Amino acid sequence: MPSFDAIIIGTGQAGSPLAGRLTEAGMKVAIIERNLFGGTCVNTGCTPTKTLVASAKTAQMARRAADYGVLLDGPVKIDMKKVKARADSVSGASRDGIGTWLDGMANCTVYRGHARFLDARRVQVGDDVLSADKIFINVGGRATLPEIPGLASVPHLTNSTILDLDVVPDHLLIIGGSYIGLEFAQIYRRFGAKVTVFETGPHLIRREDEDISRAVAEILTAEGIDIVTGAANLSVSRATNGSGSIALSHDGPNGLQAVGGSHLLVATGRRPNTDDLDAEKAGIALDAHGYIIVDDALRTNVDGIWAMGDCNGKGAFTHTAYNDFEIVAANLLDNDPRRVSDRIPVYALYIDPPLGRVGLTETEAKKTGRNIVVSTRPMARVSRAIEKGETQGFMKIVADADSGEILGAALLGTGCDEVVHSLIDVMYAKRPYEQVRRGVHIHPTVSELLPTMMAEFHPA
Ligand SMILES: Cc1cc2nc3c(=O)[nH]c(=O)nc-3n(C[C@H](O)[C@H](O)[C@H](O)COP(=O)(O)OP(=O)(O)OC[C@H]3O[C@@H](n4cnc5c(N)ncnc54)[C@H](O)[C@@H]3O)c2cc1C
Ligand SMILES: NC(=O)c1ccc[n+]([C@@H]2O[C@H](COP(=O)([O-])OP(=O)(O)OC[C@H]3O[C@@H](n4cnc5c(N)ncnc54)[C@H](O)[C@@H]3O)[C@@H](O)[C@H]2O)c1
Repeated sequence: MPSFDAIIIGTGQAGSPLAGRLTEAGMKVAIIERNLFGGTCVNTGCTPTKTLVASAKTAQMARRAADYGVLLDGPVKIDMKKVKARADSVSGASRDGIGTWLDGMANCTVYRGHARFLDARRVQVGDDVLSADKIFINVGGRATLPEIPGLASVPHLTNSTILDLDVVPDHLLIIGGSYIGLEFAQIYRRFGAKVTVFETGPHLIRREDEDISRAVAEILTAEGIDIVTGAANLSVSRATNGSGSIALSHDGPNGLQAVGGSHLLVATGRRPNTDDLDAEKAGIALDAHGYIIVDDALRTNVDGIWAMGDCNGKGAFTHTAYNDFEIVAANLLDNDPRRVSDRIPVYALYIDPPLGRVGLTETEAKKTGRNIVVSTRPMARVSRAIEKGETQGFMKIVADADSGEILGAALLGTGCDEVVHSLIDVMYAKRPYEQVRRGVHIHPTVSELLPTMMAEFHPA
């Protein structure tokens, strides 16, 4: 039985860098991957989708070229095979880089196959049984399929299989109006598809404030995307006209409604890959949704076993998975007691223009009972946005009037996935907003309006 100092299950955003740190520290490591090196982000998540977002943005700017005095001959056409090849190539380069790194890593043995626990110190992969005193779980998650009548008998796509498309759908129906649904909605609309989004919640991206959700809906609607919120009792079937297309029915404000489409994307959330890990044989506790229960340093209830990334339910982003690696490495190797609770929630929604988010929403901030002030500014009043011809969206910052602490921000506008980092850094530095208000920012940038917004706080 091959014996190691550490076994890592999964080569996602935490597992591979941890293999690097552990082997550098002199440990003998086994890392196990059942599918593609790099996991979700590299193969079916961030990397391919943001590459598609770039193609879609290019198409949109080409359509708007005449607004900028740039004349192109004829209508914009999409070469979907080329679009796909570009996404595959960017994704493939990243995957190959990780594979080459791991395969060449001294003191690291790569096992390809599905890992299952035999007990708290032994893991089976294929015919091999590996043992170690330390086991790190980084198994990620996959798309959930909701209980929608007819779904099993109708062809449908997930965030993974939609990446295989090398044609533009005539009409893409999307179930779920959050990150995955909205990013793909705009991508495919910009490629020329008709797109309809169905969301059960009362508004899109339901974790956000309603004004942000409304502004996102306005941006998407202006591009011709149909959005149905409050869609209840969804069911799907093959259209009866023999076209091979899909009929989606739902209860709307005006009773039962049906919409026909050529393709269906299901984007209703993700679940952890813990159902086929035999975690119970090691005594590892899971919560009711299958997430591995961990403490603030990412230790499971079983001594010597940690869980990092999407599978622990503490984050659902590449940067949170990578931060999990940093926390585990810092505690194990650096005598540095980093904690998950040190982390401020940050993320972006990559529609165009993007939504950059940090900390609390306004609604959440109000619920804390603190003395809240808020400042908003439409992008139409940001010089750089006007110069770029990209004035959709608005920025909102929420702070504590008494302590001066910045509590959160939702910046929806051109470049805002980057702009939000000015605030993230100040929040990590635990400095009051006055610090930003006094800082001189570069003109003309979107960021230069942050000090102005700080000077315009008013009670929420
Ligand atoms: C469409 C989409 C777009 C996204 N866009 C963004 C974005 O823009 N920004 C962002 O921050 N996040 C984004 N995310 C989320 C991000 O991709 C994930 O949060 C991140 O990849 C999670 O990483 P992880 O390390 O937890 O697991 P993963 O990257 O999922 O890796 C887990 C690995 O474990 C392997 N594995 C699972 N079970 C076993 C087993 N039993 N044995 C062996 N191997 C196993 C899997 O094959 C996989 O390779 C996106 C996700 C999706 C789906
Ligand atoms: N930009 C990014 O960072 C990014 C991009 C894509 C995905 N992700 C990650 O992927 C995860 C999953 O994203 P997601 O958008 O699939 O899930 P989500 O959990 O964010 O949203 C799912 C949406 O589907 C809706 N829904 C659920 N069941 C439904 C039904 N039967 N009919 C209609 N609507 C229904 C929910 O109300 C919700 O709005 C996210 O948590 C995120 O961490 C991140």
